[in-house]
Amino acid sequence: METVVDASTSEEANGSAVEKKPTVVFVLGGPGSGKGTQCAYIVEHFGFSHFSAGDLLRAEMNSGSENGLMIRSMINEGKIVPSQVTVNLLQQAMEESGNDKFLIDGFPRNEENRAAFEADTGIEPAFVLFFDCPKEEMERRILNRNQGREDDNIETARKRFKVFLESSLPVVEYYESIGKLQKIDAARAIEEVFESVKTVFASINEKED
Ligand SMILES: Nc1ncnc2c1ncn2[C@@H]1O[C@H](COP(=O)(O)OP(=O)(O)O)[C@@H](O)[C@H]1O
Ligand SMILES: Nc1ccn([C@H]2C[C@H](O)[C@@H](COP(=O)(O)OP(=O)(O)O)O2)c(=O)n1
Ligand SMILES: [Mg+2]
Repeated sequence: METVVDASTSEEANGSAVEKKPTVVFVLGGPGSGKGTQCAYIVEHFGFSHFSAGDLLRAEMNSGSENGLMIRSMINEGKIVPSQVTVNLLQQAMEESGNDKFLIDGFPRNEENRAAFEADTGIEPAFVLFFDCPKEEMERRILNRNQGREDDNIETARKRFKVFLESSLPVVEYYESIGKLQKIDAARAIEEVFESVKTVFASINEKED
């Protein structure tokens, strides 16, 4: 009789160890939709490590690395940095964390980001959270953010909204088309949004049990 081997078990039939792939959740939404805010709550409640692609790029930009000037000029123009730079930073952060559950925030922001991550890591997301928020509300939040970000000005924000519509929404639509999208109404109070987020993560945990 044939035995069914679960791909997630730690040994293959010949006894060699098989590494279990990490669990990745992509967190998408327009600039200012509340991705970073909600990720901090998810980390507290569900034991994920949180990596914001934008935060990693800003750290790289300030580190004096050879890519620094290029990253700064792209971010200040609201453009998306070439995928290889961002995917390398994400991979390094994941490897150094020692965790196997990751929230990847603000990534993939375009089709090139999505394909590069999949090609380099072989990982597909378990699901994708999408924070849906009207542009006017995102604009208000960005202009009140007060984190000293050079790109949080009205001119760059408008460029970022345009890039979001043209390049990032198609990725959101792709994940919707393959049934992996968890869309959340982000135009509510932080606690209310998190109630919806909790429901999504709780139902995923149930499926795994
Ligand atoms: N639901 C919310 N209602 C009002 N303000 C919010 C909400 N979520 C986040 N904010 C605020 O809006 C700004 C942008 O949130 P942030 O989490 O940085 O968004 P993102 O990472 O998507 O750009 C921050 O100043 C944050 O405190
Ligand atoms: N995958 C990514 C993520 C961010 N970036 C760059 C371009 C974005 O406008 C900036 C800021 O991204 P970040 O996610 O920090 O911004 P928000 O939190 O959505 O306001 O970083 C990128 O080039 N590629
Ligand atoms: Mg953010």
